[in-house]
Amino acid sequence: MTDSLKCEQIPYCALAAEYGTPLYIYSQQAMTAALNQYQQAFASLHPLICYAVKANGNLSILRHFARLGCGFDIVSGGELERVILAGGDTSKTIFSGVGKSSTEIEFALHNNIRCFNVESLAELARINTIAARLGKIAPISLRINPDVNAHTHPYISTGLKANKFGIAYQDAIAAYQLATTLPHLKVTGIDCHIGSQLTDLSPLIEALERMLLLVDKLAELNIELEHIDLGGGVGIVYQNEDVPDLAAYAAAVARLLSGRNLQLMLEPGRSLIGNAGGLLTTVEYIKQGEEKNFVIVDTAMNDLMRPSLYQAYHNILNVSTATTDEFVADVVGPICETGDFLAKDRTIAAKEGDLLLIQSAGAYASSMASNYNTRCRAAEVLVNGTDHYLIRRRETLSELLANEQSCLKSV
Ligand SMILES: Cc1ncc(COP(=O)(O)O)c(C=O)c1O
Ligand SMILES: N[C@@H](CCCC[NH3+])C(=O)O
Repeated sequence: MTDSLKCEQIPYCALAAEYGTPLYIYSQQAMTAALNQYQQAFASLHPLICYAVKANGNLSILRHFARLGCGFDIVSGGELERVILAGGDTSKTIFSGVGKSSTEIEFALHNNIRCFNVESLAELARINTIAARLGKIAPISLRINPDVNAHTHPYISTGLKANKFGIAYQDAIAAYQLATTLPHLKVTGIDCHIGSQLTDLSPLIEALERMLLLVDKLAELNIELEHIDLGGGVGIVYQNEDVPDLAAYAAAVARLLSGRNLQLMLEPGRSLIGNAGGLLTTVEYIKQGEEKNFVIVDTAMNDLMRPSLYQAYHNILNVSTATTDEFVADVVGPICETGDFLAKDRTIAAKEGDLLLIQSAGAYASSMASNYNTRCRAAEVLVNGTDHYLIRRRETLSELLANEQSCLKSV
């Protein structure tokens, strides 16, 4: 649902008055409910749900998911640091990504993560060497590229052979055979991730079937795996998408895994937090251009990049009480790029000073934000019933500039 935030009675005006805008607002209850849906749908399989930190790595959000029993899917040493600071369990943390640096691998080994999702033979060799130096055995899973079309935006499709991710399907068996010869590795699993914002179940099932063919071939070679990781979660509703039913997904997975001794792992991000968050913004100006109307707001592509980057649709609600007649406009930010838009040709009622809520901005919004145009990062608030908590202060200009200012002397 795009309107998960409505499950809380959110005092938008009061929050805007207290913290200013732009402001990310998250519903704790909506996050819990989204996780419950996974836990209930997959209950019979007792999965390890590893929240994908990249979707939204705010420490308080990570702490909430950690308290609910989640593990974490990380893609950098920075994300591992977040998990640790939030009190997450590193033994439930898996490390994905094609470009893990030696420093990151060492950091992860020191912190005894659950496993590395290894994406190349070169990475296998590097992890083995570092583990040897540290006197450790690194648990590893191989991320296999199943060459399945996830039917999503090309920038977030990851399971095609043209994509940089994973070990090529036809090289998988040889890669496992090699891994078992490396003395500082312990092969524990197999994983794949075919893309994000998936609105169709069939590619997910096809990818699982292809993974299981490999599991069977490996068993014939006496390479027994402990777990299978199916990657990210299902897509969410931004507009009117027909998103997969989790119960149907779980039933198909249960059928395919039945009789096998494989622990299931899942790495959902968007579906746990996307609809639980919104971005509150104030209308600065209404402008009538020669061809178009513009609603100019105080948020921009630096706070929510998805419309500019993927032409993504986000619903926009006017949450101010007195509004005007509707008109058609582009909702744009102050950034000096024509690509800086939050919505195109949207029918909207808005006037200067109104508060607009850009919905479904819990995932890949704050976590992809930048300081472009020297804009300070927005504050974030977590709402729980009648309580709310500031979980990130609005960045100040002096914080934004401090690093470079401290280097000025050296020029
Ligand atoms: C390896 C990996 N795992 C998990 C995710 C999370 O995906 P989603 O947010 O669609 O659940 C991603 C993002 O696409 C990813 O690249
Ligand atoms: N940033 C993307 C999702 C990336 C998924 C990461 N593999 C989005 O907003 O839709």
